[in-house]
Amino acid sequence: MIDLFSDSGLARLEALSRTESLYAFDFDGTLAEIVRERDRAQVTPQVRRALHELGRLAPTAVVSGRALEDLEPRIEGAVSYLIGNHGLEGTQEEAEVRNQAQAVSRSWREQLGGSAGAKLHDEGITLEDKTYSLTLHYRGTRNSTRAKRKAKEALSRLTPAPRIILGKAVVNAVPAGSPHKGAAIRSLMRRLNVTTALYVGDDVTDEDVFALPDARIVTVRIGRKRGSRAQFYLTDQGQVARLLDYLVKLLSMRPPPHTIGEPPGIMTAGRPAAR
Ligand SMILES: O=P(O)(O)OC[C@H]1O[C@H](O[C@H]2O[C@H](CO)[C@@H](O)[C@H](O)[C@H]2O)[C@H](O)[C@@H](O)[C@@H]1O
Repeated sequence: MIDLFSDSGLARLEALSRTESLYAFDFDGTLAEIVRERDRAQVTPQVRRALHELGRLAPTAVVSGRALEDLEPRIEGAVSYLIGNHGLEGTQEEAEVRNQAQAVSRSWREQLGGSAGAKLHDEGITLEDKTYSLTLHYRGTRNSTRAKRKAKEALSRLTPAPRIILGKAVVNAVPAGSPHKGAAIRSLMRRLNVTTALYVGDDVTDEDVFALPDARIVTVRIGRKRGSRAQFYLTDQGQVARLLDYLVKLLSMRPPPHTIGEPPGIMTAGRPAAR
């Protein structure tokens, strides 16, 4: 992985800015700092402002594991495109796919009631019902290793068998075969008719984008991690505000739309200072 604020990283962003590109960001751990109580996750005023500015300059999306109805009020209209439930909501997928996911999720919810639910509760594990998928949270439990194991065991007993995606103090159950974040990004790129994309994320669910065999997408992980398929990294979540500001400056320097895509030699300006 390469530091995004290195010369080669900045050159990549600059090249991106000369194309018709989508700018997409994960929410928790990327736009918003990870917090113990999920309802309290929010973007800072600086991030909201920069995101809004970016959204005026280029197609911009937030792609989250959260349900759309939970995500929307946290973004406050700063971007035009929102994708929720790990790629299941907000795309132009067939309604049938979502209806099936909803039915499967409802059945899982029932299976996690009764004694199974009581056991999870005793472990301090909480259930987030996202209509089309479920998430078990174990942040703040007394013994997180044990709680994680119990959460995984509970989800692996569900029928039909879910796709289990681990995350930051969470274990997610997503209907097997449903569209993931990678599929959602590609679908949005087709819909917007863009040739390239930037995607920034921090967690296991974002690896579905990082691992795409698609050279058009520049992938960035929050935090350098061995084994991640992302090409670039930012050292921590605090760097996201800096990245957004940088992108706004870069895109503001672009020549008028009719010259986008022409050779870089005709561009009027170079690269803004990355501070
Ligand atoms: O794809 P994302 O936008 O990153 O969503 C991933 C999950 O985010 C939320 O959980 C995470 O954030 C919480 C608040 O900071 C934190 O308490 C939790 O431990 C994290 O895993 C959300 O609640 C999940 O539904 C998302 O799947």
